[in-house]
Amino acid sequence: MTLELPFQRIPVIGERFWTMSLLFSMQALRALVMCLDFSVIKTYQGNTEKDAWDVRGRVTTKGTKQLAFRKGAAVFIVNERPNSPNFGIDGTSTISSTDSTCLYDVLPQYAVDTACNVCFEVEDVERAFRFLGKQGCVFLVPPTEVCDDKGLVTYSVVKSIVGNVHHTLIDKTKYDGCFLPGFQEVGNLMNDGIPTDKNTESCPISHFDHITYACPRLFTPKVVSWYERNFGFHRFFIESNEDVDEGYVVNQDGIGLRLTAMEYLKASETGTHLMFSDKKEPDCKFVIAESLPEHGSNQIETFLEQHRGPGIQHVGLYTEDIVSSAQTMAQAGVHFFCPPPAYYTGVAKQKEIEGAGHEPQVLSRNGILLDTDLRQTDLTCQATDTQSKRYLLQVFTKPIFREDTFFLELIERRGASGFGEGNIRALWKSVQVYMETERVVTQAENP
Ligand SMILES: O=C(O)C(=O)Cc1ccc(O)cc1
Ligand SMILES: [Fe+2]
Repeated sequence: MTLELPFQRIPVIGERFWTMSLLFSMQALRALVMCLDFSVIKTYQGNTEKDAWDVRGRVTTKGTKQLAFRKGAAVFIVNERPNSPNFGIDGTSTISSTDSTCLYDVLPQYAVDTACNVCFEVEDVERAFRFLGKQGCVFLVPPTEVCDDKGLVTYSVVKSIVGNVHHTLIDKTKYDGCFLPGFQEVGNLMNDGIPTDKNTESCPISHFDHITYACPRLFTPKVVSWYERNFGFHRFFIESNEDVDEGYVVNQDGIGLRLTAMEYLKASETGTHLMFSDKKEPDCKFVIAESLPEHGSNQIETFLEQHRGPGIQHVGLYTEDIVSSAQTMAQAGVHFFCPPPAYYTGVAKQKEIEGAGHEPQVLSRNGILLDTDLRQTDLTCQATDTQSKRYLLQVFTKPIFREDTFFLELIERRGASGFGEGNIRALWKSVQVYMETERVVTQAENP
């Protein structure tokens, strides 16, 4: 059976984008801006420099604000959260909670700060709408056109089956302006303490590497099949001997995690598989995380509780230089998870880090994890020592919202396309330690 692929491309680095729409408060907005070291572009050059923007904003007819931040090809759209006091660029906005003119998205009514939209660029919004409609998908916004003197954008919003996550499907090939209609240069956005003129080279994030969902137990197969049937995603194995049905299970040392990964291969239609290519192909990857039973309180269950349902747990941002990016973010006040102290002191890990050309002390100071990916799935080449050494470096921020929900990850891939088991364990343990500490502090504050 051939599956109709209604999408020309999902994320394509450089010229196309894959956006996230986040809904949150001013406090969390500050956290995001600090985290990612956005700079505000003060002059809008129009067509000639249509990519020359980092922060853009618009105000809907009812006064709701939307801000768009870009780092490389990664675009975050921040929607003002209704009924949130003191929110707004200037902190004085009066907010309508029922604003249906929130373009490129719906304005989600959600109880807590949340990242709830992943936008896919599609070839033909109308065709995608018809195809997905026949597949039984529920649309929140039917195909809708918006335009200004720079052209026309068509978009539509479809619900996913993962909690409050929805997908904006967008075609902006007929649009020549900067970002999207209605978005303007944002003036003194960060006029109270957040620097506006940063050297962005110090935080060279180029695109979204993956998005991880936190889901309830046994929900994963439904999610995978939904994305396979509707969006043409394919399973990929985090580990070569991973069980198709079980996924990648980490079930020891108090860790009880099931991970299942899928991707949309930009080149899948032509059969070109770019696995282990050193080119930074921005294939869209989703990871679904669920916890195993009998593991007590853990980060996935905490997410589900505090977020009030499944959703986006974290976003992996690809960086060319993880050390520089992490240092820049730390200087801006971002808090990262620290792996257990023993992580860097083992002789084997030290050798592994040095073998990859890094200094253990530097990685340790910045909480950066390193894993070697030993998979050899490219059957056309023999595994030699150098070919088999593919590295993955990762560092995770603490949750950026008030609740212990959404966080960001920096990832630098040196040929490794999957996720390192050592890193997954270290992340799990550091989050557990953080949650335990938080619980003790909270209990001490509210006995
Ligand atoms: O390693 C990664 O970046 C992942 O995305 C896998 C993952 C997902 C969820 C967890 O709670 C821990 C690890
Ligand atoms: Fe991740």
